[in-house]
Amino acid sequence: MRIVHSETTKARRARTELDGGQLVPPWECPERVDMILAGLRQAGFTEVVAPAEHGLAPVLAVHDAYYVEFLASCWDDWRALGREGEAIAWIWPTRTMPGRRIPRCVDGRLGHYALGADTAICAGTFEAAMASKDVALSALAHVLTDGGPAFGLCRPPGHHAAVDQFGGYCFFNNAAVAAQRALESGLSRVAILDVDFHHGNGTQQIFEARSDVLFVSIHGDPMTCFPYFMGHADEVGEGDGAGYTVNYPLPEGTGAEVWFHVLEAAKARIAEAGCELLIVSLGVDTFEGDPISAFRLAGDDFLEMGRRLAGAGLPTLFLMEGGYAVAEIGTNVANVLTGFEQGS
Ligand SMILES: NCCCNCCCCCS
Ligand SMILES: [Zn+2]
Repeated sequence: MRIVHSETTKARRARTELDGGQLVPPWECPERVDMILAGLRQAGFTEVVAPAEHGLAPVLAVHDAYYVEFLASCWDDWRALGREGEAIAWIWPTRTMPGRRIPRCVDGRLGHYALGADTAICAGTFEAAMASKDVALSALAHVLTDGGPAFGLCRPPGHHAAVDQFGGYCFFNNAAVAAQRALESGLSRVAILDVDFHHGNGTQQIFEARSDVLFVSIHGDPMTCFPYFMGHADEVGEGDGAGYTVNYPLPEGTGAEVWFHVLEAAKARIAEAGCELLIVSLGVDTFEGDPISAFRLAGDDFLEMGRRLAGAGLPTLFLMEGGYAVAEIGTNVANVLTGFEQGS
């Protein structure tokens, strides 16, 4: 199992997140990276390599150029207004507005590009997001050249980032950037299996009209769970992509037995689609102790998750997404990778 990590993923050190009507320390904190590295080391994954720099082209193959430029300039624009706090959206083009133009003011541009108010932009955000997608692309390169499995310790995560939208702690969609690069390298179809507790709305949006990426997600029912407005079972893809989006929304409180039963259905869908690569959006916020999620997987269930994912029998790239029980995140991630090796 090749492990790819960059210390620059910790460059984003946001101080605030709007949560429950208060500004609190962000759940998606840089300490997650250190805890995952410690857990991996403890489990025997001691060979950790740094990524190569892959530049902006792979990002622009997935994301809108104006959006990327917004992410690069937002913090400086915000600070130029003399603002002391971090850049947080507070107004959006709502359902009752045409919203056809992108405002020039940074507040209007934040509202145009932000999914929600949970993700502040601060110094180091763009730099960390660039490092995170480099981690994903270098881990992918290992899988494509060596066939062996790889884990990209991506941070910030990516699966909530759409073509021109950030949020849910995500800025560049690392899994989408990797899938696009894999297709450009000659593969004909890639599966992205999102096992994070939260629906990968960004990944779905990016590929919903395409049949060369099969997007499959198992997640908390959006009727009661973030991102709330996407991730229903009747979202199946559009046009050429019809049938290549598969959502399995599950009720809060779902435990291992049901979750694994659904995983087998997801694997069957992937098998019948003739995919040549499996990218796993690995969020471990399905953990029973996760502070902002509502499934009930135990630590050992992540071993079983890894074993079952190996059973898909595909070249596999794991990319880090969510997981906010910081004390246990390292063990939970290491368990998935250990289980995968056991099942291979
Ligand atoms: N009350 C917690 C705020 C949740 N904010 C969105 C959750 C994003 C999860 C990313 S995997
Ligand atoms: Zn999540």
